Amino acid sequence: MTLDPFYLIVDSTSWIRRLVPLGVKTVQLRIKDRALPEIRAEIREAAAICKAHACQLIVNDYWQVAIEEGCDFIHLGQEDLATADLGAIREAGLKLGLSTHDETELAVALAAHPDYIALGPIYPTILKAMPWAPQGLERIGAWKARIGDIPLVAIGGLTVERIAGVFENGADSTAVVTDITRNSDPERRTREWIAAVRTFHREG
Ligand SMILES: Cc1ncc(COP(=O)(O)OP(=O)(O)O)c(N)n1
Ligand SMILES: Cc1nc(C(=O)O)sc1CCOP(=O)(O)O
Ligand SMILES: [Mg+2]
Repeated sequence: MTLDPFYLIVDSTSWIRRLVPLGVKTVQLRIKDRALPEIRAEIREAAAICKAHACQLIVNDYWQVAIEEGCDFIHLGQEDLATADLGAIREAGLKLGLSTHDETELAVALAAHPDYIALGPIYPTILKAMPWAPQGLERIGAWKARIGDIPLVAIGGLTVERIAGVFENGADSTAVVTDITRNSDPERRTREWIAAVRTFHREG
């Protein structure tokens, strides 16, 4: 499985149970502040659901659990990367996505030979406090020129209405949290995302 141009991020497996059957093909499980046994159980169930629906599961942060549970894709931020065992991750055959927010982080990410690079926040995000100003659309083109064939994921404040500009500036995939999870009708919004992304990636 590969990275889909629509990249959903959720904070629990219950979201995966609800939304993946609608046709989501790439989903990140981004759990924060839960006990490890609970996180393991969530990852295990998420992996089973994703397998049944031919959806690529990407596990955020918990790379050891991802290895132990037989997952095949993780996402790490720069702080995660600093303490992760890249050798063990590669040895286990996991693909790796990395966050970047500035030139220094991009250099660090490129040195790790990731399977995709994420750039954010493109727009202001309400999900978490971030020290970086919004990157804006032009930065997407600059990042794509630097990373070449490595897929570029845009993240931060994305909505259905904003994805045209994001793809037109060179992103390969668009990651989203709150435009879906805080929508009054997350199922309907997920279908709108899938339809909208298809207009830019008709093969998808
Ligand atoms: C696709 C994608 N891009 C960026 C992030 C952020 O990762 P990180 O900086 O490690 O922050 P947390 O998500 O762990 O709070 C991401 N998760 N996914
Ligand atoms: C988790 C995360 N990481 C970001 C980064 O820039 O690295 S922006 C972000 C939040 C994305 O959520 P929403 O789609 O609700 O803005
Ligand atoms: Mg992280």
